[in-house]
Amino acid sequence: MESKYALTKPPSKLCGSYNSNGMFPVKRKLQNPGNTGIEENGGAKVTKWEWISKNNRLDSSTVTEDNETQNHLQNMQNRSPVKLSPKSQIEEQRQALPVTRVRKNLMQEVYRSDTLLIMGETGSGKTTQIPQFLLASGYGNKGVIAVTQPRRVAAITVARRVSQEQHCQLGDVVGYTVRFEDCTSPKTRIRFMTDGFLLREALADRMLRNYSVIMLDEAHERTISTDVLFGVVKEAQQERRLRSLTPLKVIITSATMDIDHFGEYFGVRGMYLEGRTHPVRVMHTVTTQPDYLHAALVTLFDIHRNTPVNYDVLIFLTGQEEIEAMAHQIRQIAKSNLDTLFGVRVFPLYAQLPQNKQLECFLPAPANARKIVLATNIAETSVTMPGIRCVIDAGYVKRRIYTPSTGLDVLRAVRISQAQAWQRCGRAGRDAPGVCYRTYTQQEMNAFEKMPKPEILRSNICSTVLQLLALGVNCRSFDFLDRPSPEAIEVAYRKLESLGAIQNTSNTPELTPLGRQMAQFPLDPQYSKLLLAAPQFGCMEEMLHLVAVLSGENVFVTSNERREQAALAHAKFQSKHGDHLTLLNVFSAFQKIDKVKLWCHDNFLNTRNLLYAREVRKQLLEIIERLQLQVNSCGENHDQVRKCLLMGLFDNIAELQRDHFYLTITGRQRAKIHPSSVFHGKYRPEYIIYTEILLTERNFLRQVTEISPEWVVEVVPNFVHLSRIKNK
Ligand SMILES: Nc1ncnc2c1ncn2[C@@H]1O[C@H](COP(=O)(O)OP(=O)(O)OP(=O)(O)O)[C@@H](O)[C@H]1O
Repeated sequence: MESKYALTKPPSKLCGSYNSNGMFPVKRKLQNPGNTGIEENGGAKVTKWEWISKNNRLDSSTVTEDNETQNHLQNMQNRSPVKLSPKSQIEEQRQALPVTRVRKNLMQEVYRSDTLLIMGETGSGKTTQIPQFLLASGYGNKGVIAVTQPRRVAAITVARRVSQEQHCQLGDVVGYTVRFEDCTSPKTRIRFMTDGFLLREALADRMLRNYSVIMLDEAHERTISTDVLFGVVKEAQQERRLRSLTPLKVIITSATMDIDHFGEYFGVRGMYLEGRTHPVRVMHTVTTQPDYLHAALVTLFDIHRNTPVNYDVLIFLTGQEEIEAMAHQIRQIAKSNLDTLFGVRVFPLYAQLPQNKQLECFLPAPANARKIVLATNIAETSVTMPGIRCVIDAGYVKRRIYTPSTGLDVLRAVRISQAQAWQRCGRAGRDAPGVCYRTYTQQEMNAFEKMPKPEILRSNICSTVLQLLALGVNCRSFDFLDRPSPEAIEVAYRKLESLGAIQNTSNTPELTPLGRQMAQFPLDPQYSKLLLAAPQFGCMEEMLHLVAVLSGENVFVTSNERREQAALAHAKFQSKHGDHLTLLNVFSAFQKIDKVKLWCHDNFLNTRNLLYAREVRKQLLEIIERLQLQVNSCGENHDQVRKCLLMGLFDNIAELQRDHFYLTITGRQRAKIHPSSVFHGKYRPEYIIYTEILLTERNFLRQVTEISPEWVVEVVPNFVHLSRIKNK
């Protein structure tokens, strides 16, 4: 495949050259239009489909008669199965990447300009190759080459791949750093990291002198951290120029960014890199699917029956519940569906999953089973999962949307953007030709928004405002690519003021000494406040334990088969005052154990997540010692811990109503206690404090603790909604 290098405007379409040439084969049920697709009795059956052409003509052609699709599938079958890469094979793959063919021109451009915007198709080699070109051209001698990713999984897996390509140990020349995990050494020259980590680095050094090049990858994702980094690196470049320091090269990359918008902001032209490694055929349904989960499932089993075992499948869904339910369904159907020659291995992939579990789907599947990955949008950008040839895109994503007027984050399943649809499609065709099945029509896709709305315009920006203030930047005047609304900025300032982090909000907001300390922690300001308040309640040891556990994933293991044993094991740790003290009991016990694996197994606890919490605790303790805070303990007097919780989470108080619902004091939301709570189905305290409110179809308060209303008066007398509690 030819690739060309050109300074050009972006293509009018978001992404161009997929091999679809106007024919969009679509799937229709072949028989029994009333069939639900899967029959449960007597072994599950999967409905057959026929291919029909774009004009929605219902002809009688079946899969075998659609020549184009058949040829494509034939080509796919003719390719040898994907193998693990030995040295020479990796080298061959690298040479074949579109970006490698324009290496010389690209490096000339890097040499000539301080800022580059590069748009290249998914899988063209931007993330893995450009950092290595920079290294080979000597940029690693003047500082470290930083590459940011919006997500941990991407940072870790890409670093692994690049270290393999460099034939070095991970953490040697190539390493990664994500929150609470650093796999680098003094030898590291290419450092993959989350955007959040680089932003924290800027707190220590606004000019980012440690780095010679900063590549902000997946710019189209527009996470808050990447958005703030755009302004931070721009300023660092100017400062370094003014002081005649080593220039900072900035490279912004994506397959689907709005290059005009970025070009205007950075004052440079964009570069479009054409060509992709393998073709991906794109298919839409002809008609709107009333149930995207059902459509995805039927498509999956159609693939399972009609393609060889090494065609692994990646399905994009919205969240943990949906993924776990579908994983269960797939396993059940596969078990009873014995007419296929091979089995399935299902791998869930979502943010709340422990990291080792997340990484399992990156391993090749066993020879006699098809790998099926069920993922949220965390697999949408940057990642390459070996073996994935088919992508099924259900077209939805769960998005956190913040309403400044209520101060609440709402998690909602919404349609993806067109850019996301193309990114999802790009997860196929990475090591062989692929197919992307979209369970929505072309017309539906045309109505999707082009780009996702930047996170900074739809999220709580409290943490960001604090970090910017710590950088000496007033949000009201910061050079944002897209400026958050004045209302959102004011809400964040007010919240920080109520936490005691800033003063003088109406004129020029200033960080208080407490706020300066809060900004040192890689935590939400509410949690930093808990740690900073702990010495006055004599409970720093306990709060450190608790914040460490709250920073990680769920530590409890539930078991469908051994539900009662698990509940019995967990009961040992239960506190009658609620979930926070229960978590504290678990972690305190864990800290005293040597043989952690066995102990966790016996107690139905997640070893990995507890070890992670231990690591987090260690790092938080380092910051606490640096700040010279007193590390005291309240022993068994856990009321002190509960009181201290109010110092950071005072906006998360809820009051029991007559109908057994709770009403949140600040946001006036009705909700129930989450089923995972120790209070669920038992005692209902009159007042509680919660970690999080989940606003979905049914509202839930997660991790709750009983509090006394008098404590609120005592601990946070300035709480603006105090009257709602006092008047009771
Ligand atoms: N972990 C991996 N295992 C096998 N091959 C890989 C791996 N990572 C990358 N590759 C190969 O390198 C190619 C380029 O990947 P890279 O991530 O650099 O592309 P990209 O242009 O950054 O894509 P995207 O825009 O999707 O992030 C892939 O298409 C794949 O062939």
